[in-house]
Amino acid sequence: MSAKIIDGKAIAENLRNTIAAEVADIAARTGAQPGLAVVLVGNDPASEVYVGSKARQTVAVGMRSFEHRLPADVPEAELLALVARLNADDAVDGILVQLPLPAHINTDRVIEAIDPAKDVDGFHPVNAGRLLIGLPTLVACTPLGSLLLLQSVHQDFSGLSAVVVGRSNIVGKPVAQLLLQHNATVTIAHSRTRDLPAVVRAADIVVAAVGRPELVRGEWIKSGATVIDVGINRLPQEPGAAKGRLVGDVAFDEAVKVAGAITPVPGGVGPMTIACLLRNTLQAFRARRFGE
Ligand SMILES: Nc1nc(=O)c2c([nH]1)NC[C@@H]1CN(c3ccc(C(=O)N[C@@H](CCC(=O)O)C(=O)O)cc3)C=[N+]21
Repeated sequence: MSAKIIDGKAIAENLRNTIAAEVADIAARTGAQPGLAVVLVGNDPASEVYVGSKARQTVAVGMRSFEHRLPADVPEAELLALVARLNADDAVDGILVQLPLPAHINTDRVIEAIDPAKDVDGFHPVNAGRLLIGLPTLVACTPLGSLLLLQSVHQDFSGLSAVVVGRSNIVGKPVAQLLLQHNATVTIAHSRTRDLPAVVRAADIVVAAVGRPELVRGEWIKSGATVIDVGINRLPQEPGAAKGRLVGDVAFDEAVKVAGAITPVPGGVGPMTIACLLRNTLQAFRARRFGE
């Protein structure tokens, strides 16, 4: 048996179409338009690509896109001043500061400077805390996208055990909170976990978010389990190839033979991350402008 492939690209497109219809409806009724500001510091080529597709998709759903590019050596105070201006700008509903930031900038300080009501990344401590407590909030995009993909397979997670491999603030921890909120029995595994294969083998739901290419092997997967692969790792270039191959944190060719359902890389969680960014921008816009 081969697993069902969870088509993140198609599910993301559906979500974007729903968002576009709602944005058009609001524009027709009120004349208002959501706006998303993306801040990119430096010119890392991968970041340039992500920021470019974010801007394109923002405009495609009918929102305004504001791009701010700052040099890699910009003083932290200047970045904080830009964030303050975006906080005060009524046309801006969402603010995303692309990570990672250069080493001379204190990332926590920048995230904490963003108005939590505009924090469409869901990284601000207020929003992370609200998620923990179960209050309505802006939820980080990759965890939210992972949840929506899981919900395309499982109505409810009651009685299911979930293992999250990875404990980052941007994916592992928030995705574990979302799973818990939806009644899964959740284990968070990480680099210090003893016998990781055995821990993963016990899980009905596996979320791999460690950033280690193909760490999770097919043999680790329980037969019929649902596997969400958050990793996007570029392998070293093969001779003659233009680019290295993109692989996830799961050995897909092995896992697809054992799992019940699995996300591919690319075309899985990645497209959902951007769609959820637009969803969060619409949510922030509604809350700010209509108190919804
Ligand atoms: N403040 C902040 N928020 C982020 O959400 C954020 C960030 N910083 N820094 C960088 C990471 C990375 N990220 C991705 C978004 C979409 C794809 C995506 O759409 N990937 C496609 C294409 C992959 C490719 O071909 O390169 C796929 O997986 O199918 C990937 C990665 C958001 N990030």
